[in-house]
Amino acid sequence: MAKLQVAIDLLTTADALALAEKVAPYIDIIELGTPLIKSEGLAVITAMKEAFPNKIVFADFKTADAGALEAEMAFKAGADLVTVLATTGNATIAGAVKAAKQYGKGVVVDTIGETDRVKRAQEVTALGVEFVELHAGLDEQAQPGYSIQVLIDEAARVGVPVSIAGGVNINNIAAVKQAGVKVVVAGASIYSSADPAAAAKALREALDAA
Ligand SMILES: O=C(CO)[C@H](O)[C@H](O)COP(=O)(O)O
Repeated sequence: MAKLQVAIDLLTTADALALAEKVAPYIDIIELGTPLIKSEGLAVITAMKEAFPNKIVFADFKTADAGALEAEMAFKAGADLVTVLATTGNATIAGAVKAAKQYGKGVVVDTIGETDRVKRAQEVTALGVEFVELHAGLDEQAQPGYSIQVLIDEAARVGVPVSIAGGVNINNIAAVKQAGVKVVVAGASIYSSADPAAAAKALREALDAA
């Protein structure tokens, strides 16, 4: 069964907690977005884990160096998963994985900016990461002609555990799941909705039905 991850790209702890409260019944993983963590610091991770101890808390650090140190910071604050960039060196990813093993937590590699997401996903999986995020970031999504189909096609052939992030919504979530992903990530389609709880519920139902 694929997991549903809400990406919270809001800027305050209060707003993030309020959103999480609305959508918690429908989601498995709560992602604290990079701008949120930069805005609020590690305290937002601790606050979210304390409020939702039974959810998987995902700290989107997008670490590029000092993998062990940054992963340890996230895990000590309460994160269950932390992201490291695929574009960084294997030593950084391996350092984060070492820290994850010490804390009984996990590392997710984010392929944002990576030219060959499939090849790199296969390489980093061998380093012991939890899964790899096939990701088109917000700026890439804003480019003319962007389609999530490119990520769906990659997921279908990658052969290692992946998530997809990059504009998941109610119209494409079934195709995303059918590509065989482990986790489906939805940000704007939930937090920008007039009714985030209804949006999350609809995504959950579509995911479970697909
Ligand atoms: O990590 C991110 C941006 O760097 C986003 O959280 C991720 O892209 C998911 O959000 P959306 O569904 O709005 O694309």
